[in-house]
Amino acid sequence: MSDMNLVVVGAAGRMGLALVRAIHQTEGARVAAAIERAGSDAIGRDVGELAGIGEIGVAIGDDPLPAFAKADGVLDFTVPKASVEFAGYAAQARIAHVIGTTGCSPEDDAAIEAAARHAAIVKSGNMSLGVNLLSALVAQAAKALDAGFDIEVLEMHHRHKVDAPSGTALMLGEAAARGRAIDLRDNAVRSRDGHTGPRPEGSIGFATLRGGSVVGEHQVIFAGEGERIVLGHLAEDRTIFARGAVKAALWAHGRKPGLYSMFDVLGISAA
Ligand SMILES: NC(=O)C1=CN([C@@H]2O[C@H](COP(=O)(O)OP(=O)(O)OC[C@H]3O[C@@H](n4cnc5c(N)ncnc54)[C@H](OP(=O)(O)O)[C@@H]3O)[C@@H](O)[C@H]2O)C=CC1
Ligand SMILES: O=C(O)C1=N[C@H](C(=O)O)C[C@H](O)C1
Repeated sequence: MSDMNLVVVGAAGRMGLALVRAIHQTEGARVAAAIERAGSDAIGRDVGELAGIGEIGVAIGDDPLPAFAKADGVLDFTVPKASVEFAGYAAQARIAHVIGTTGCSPEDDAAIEAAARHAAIVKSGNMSLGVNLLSALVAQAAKALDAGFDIEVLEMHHRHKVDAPSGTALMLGEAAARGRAIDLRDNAVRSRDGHTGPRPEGSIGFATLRGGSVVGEHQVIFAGEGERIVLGHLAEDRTIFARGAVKAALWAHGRKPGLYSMFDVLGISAA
C-alpha cells in the first residue's frame, strides 16, 4: 500500500515541527505538504530543515486548498479559528482531519461536528496514550468515590500557552463529571479570586499555572477527610502528542465520516 500523504498545518509551530519529525519516523506516512499562516516568516523554507531532520523537499506554503486536494489527511495543531476553516476544507476534500487544537468555543466545536458529516475527524485535547489512559482512571475513581471527595484539576504549561484551562484539564474534568454522572458545565469552578465563600459541594475545580518551558503537567486531586488521592501525568516531550496524532491519522484513513476521539483510536473505554 502507498504511504499516507499528510499535510501539516501550523507547520512551523512547536507541535507542527514535532509532527514533521514524527511523520518522518513513521512507516506508511509521509509529509506531503506544510502550511503556515499567510505572511509567516517560515513561508518558502524547507520544513524538514526547519524541523531539524534535513531537507525533505517540502517548502512551507500558505494555500491549504491545493495541498488538501492532493493529500490523504491533515494534522492540525493551530488555533480554533484556523481549525474550523481547515475542517471545512478537509470535508470538501473528503480527507481525514486530526485536530489537536485546544481552546475551541462551543460554536467552533459545532462547526467541526458539522464538517465531520463529510470526513473522518479525530479531535482530542491530548493525543498521548498516557493522558487518555489517565482519563479513564479518573472516571473510574470519580465513580467509586462519593461527593465527600472534592475534585480539583491542576495543570501547568509553558509561558506561551494562550488558552486556559488546558484542553487536557477540561478533558479530565469531563472524565470526572462522567464518573460522577453530572454535567461539567453546571459544576465547573474555573477560577477563584477574593471572598469566594466555601467550596460548593460536588463542584469540580480548575487551577492553572503558566511558566517557563513546561511541556504539560496535569493532576486530578480527590480530596477527602484526612486523605487525598492524586492521579497525574507529566509530559516530558511533545513527541508523545505528535506520535499519537500520526497514529490517529493512519487510523482515520479511509474510515467513514464521523467525529472520533483518541479513545476510539487507542481502543480505550471512556468508562
Ligand atoms: N491535543 C494535543 O495533544 C496537544 C494540543 N496542543 C494544542 O495545539 C495548539 C498549538 O500549540 P503549539 O504548537 O504549542 O502552538 P504554536 O503557536 O507554536 O503553533 C501554532 C502554529 O499555527 C500557526 N497558525 C495560526 N493560524 C494559522 C493559519 N490560519 N494557517 C496556518 N497556520 C496557522 C501559527 O503561526 P503564527 O505563530 O505565525 O501565528 C503557529 O506556527 C494549541 O491549541 C495547543 O493547546 C499542543 C500540544 C498537544
Ligand atoms: O499548549 C500546549 O502545549 C498543550 N496543550 C494541550 C492542552 O491544552 O491540554 C495538550 C498538552 O498539555 C500541551
